[in-house]
Amino acid sequence: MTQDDARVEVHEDAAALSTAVAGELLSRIADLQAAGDVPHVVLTGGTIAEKIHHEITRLAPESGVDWGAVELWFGDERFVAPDSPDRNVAQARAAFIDAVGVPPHRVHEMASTADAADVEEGARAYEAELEQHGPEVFDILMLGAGPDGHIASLFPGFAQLDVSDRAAVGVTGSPKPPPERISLTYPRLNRSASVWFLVSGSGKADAVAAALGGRDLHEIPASGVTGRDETIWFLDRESASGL
Ligand SMILES: O=C1O[C@H](COP(=O)(O)O)[C@@H](O)[C@H](O)[C@H]1O
Repeated sequence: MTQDDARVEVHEDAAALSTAVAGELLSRIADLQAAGDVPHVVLTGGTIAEKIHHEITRLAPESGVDWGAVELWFGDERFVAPDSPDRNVAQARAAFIDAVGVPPHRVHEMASTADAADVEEGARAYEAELEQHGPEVFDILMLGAGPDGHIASLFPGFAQLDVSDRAAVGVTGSPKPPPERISLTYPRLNRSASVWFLVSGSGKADAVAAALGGRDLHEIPASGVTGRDETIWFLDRESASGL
C-alpha cells in the first residue's frame, strides 16, 4: 500500500471531524468484539486527538463497546514526569480512558521519567511490552500529524526514520517540546490493519498535501505509514485546503 491507495474523508471543521472519527472508532471496536476479537487500538496525542477522545466518552454509552475487552497502545509518548499534563496517556486518561473504564492492565503506556533512566531504556521496555502482550498486527492505528509532517515522534531529518530493526526508539532533541520522547518505529507502525490520520487546521494543509503527494518520508514522515487493509485521512476543510 502507498498513500495513493489512501481514502480521504473531509469534514466541515474540527468538531465534525472529531464526532465522525469517534463514531467510526466505536463502531469498529464493537464490530471486532462482536466477531470475538479483543481489538488492539493505538492512540495518538495532540490537539485533535483530545477532541476525539472527549467525543468517544460522549458517544460511548450508545456504542455497545465492552471497555473491558479493548487493548490500548500509544504511538509515542513524551518522556516527562508521570504526573505531567504533557503526557499523551494523561490526556487520554482524562478525556476518555478513565471515564469509560478501560481496566489498567489493558492500557499499555510508555515509560515516564519515574519508570526509566532515559528514553532508550523506556523504548526497550515498550518493545518488551509489545513482545509480551502486543498483537502481530494492530487493528487500528491513529496518528496525528504536525505542521512539519511528523507523526508519532518521528520528525523530519531524524535518524529514527531509518531504523528498521526496532519496534520503539528513544528520541532526544525533538523540535517540538518536550524534547525527550519515545516513539514506535516505521516497521512497527506499519504492522497495522487500519491506519487513520487525524488532521485539522490550516497550518497542516501543506504537510497533508505533501504526504498524500508521496513526498519522501525523510521530509514528511507521515508519507511513510500505511495500513495493510486501509489508510484513511480524516481531515477538516482547512487541513484539506492544499489538496
Ligand atoms: O507531539 C505530538 O504531536 C503530534 C501532533 O500534535 P498536534 O497538537 O499538532 O495535533 C501528535 O500526533 C503526537 O502524538 C504528539 O506526541
